[in-house]
Amino acid sequence: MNRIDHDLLSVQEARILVENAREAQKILAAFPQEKLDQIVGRMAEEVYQAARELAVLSQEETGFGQWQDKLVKNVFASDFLYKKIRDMKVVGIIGEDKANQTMDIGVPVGVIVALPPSTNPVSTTIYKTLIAIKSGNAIVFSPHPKAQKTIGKVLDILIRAAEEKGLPCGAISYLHTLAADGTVALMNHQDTSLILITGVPKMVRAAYTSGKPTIYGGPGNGPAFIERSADIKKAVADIIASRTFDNGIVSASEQSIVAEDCIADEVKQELRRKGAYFMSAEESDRLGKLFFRADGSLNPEIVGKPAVELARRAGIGVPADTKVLISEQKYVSPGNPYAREKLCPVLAFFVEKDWMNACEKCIELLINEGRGHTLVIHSRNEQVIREFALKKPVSRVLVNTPATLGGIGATTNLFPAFTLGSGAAGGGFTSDNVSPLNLINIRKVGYDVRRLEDITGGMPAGDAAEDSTEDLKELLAKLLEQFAQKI
Ligand SMILES: CC(=O)SCCNC(=O)CCNC(=O)[C@H](O)C(C)(C)COP(=O)(O)OP(=O)(O)OC[C@H]1O[C@@H](n2cnc3c(N)ncnc32)[C@H](O)[C@@H]1OP(=O)(O)O
Repeated sequence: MNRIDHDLLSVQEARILVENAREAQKILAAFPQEKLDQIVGRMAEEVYQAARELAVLSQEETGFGQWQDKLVKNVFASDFLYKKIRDMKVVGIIGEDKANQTMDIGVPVGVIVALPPSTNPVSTTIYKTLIAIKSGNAIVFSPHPKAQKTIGKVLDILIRAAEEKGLPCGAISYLHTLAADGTVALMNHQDTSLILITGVPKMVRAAYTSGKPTIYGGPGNGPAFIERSADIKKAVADIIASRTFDNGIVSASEQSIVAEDCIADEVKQELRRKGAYFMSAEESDRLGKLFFRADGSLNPEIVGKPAVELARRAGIGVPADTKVLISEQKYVSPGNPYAREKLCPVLAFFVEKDWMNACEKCIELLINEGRGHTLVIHSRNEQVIREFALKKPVSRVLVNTPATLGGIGATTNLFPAFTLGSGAAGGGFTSDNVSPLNLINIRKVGYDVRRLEDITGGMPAGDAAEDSTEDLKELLAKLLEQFAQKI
């Protein structure tokens, strides 16, 4: 098949998928929460069973990350997520305030178009499907081309499990003839209600151009601030565990460390002890050249690769047990590769005089990239933590925790999510860890509780308006008379 025929077929398939999804969603919209929950529970169980196999397949197909960490993410996106959402009321009457006589009704948005990234193809696909069905929506996926086989396999498992429990056919589906034109056709279709996109920077523009509400999990660039009162050993252990998790491909992960001057040497010593390699300026330059392509986009060749492999590619000799590569930096600028998100186990290291200067450095980093995403502070001073949290342009401030795991809600009580909103600061409309509640509209019901007189303080509003018009007419007539007498 030639390219044009392939693209046309993709567009045709997209139209059929959305039409089928629309019909299926009409049936789904009438399902009570309990029935949706049974379907979600069944899906979670089935993918949980396949979590290991899918983790291995994902690493093999994409070459990103480590299957062992992907297994953790897959368990988190299935078993852990299901347990977290199973008691949530999302559709039907979800809230009632008897005293104020109002009621909230959760209404599914309709048909969701979802794009998972190549970096987290399994966990993001499971997560998006579970939250979409939990909230009574149909969902049509456009798999990432670099993870097409893996995403197809995950979805086949989910679809089979869900349909066994009564999910209408077409409520979960995916584009088999994959092309950009087909993906755009999914987004532009009149029956598509919302686009849920994670990663895939090149498709974000198409999503916004479609004019559909778009929830986007975009780039992070979160610094980790180590304040003088921090438990340095724990802070360093957290940062290393986080930065090496799945070889650094989760967007919430730390991209830099900002340490206060008075503890900087101790932090460096601990980092070295835990397997960090501090590069020389010349080595930093060499590695820095590998991070981005000529158009400024991230080079997929370095994404999700272990530190030793990155060092080898840059011709840097490092001990075999090196876990992260660190570059000491002073300034933040768009041209500095160490001041941007890299999705691999590399960190910039900044030293600042005090916590206020560190605060400024963190803001500079976030304005450079990752505005609205995530940042982490290691401190035992509650006052500093609170002041720090008040001033940062982020949607998540994580405290004394590994950012990768804290941001997605594994080591914190944030909602377990693989789409992390960056809010208005990041050009999106939600700052949430996206949950089923982001995939519904809330119909507000209000009963009659007061009369207009209760607001106007007993003044008869209608008559008063007429009276004042009469008064005005009378006043005007008098003024005109006076004016006529003068001339
Ligand atoms: C919780 C989380 O951590 S999730 C967020 C994870 N973070 C990210 O994914 C970071 C952002 N991602 C990236 O920067 C890139 O995707 C990388 C660096 C990881 C990989 O880069 P690449 O391999 O070049 O893949 P990229 O995602 O840009 O897509 C490659 C091509 O596939 C296309 N493509 C991607 N998804 C689709 C789709 N669903 N349908 C059709 N085409 C698609 C892209 O448009 C691009 O097209 P092009 O080659 O014509 O330019």
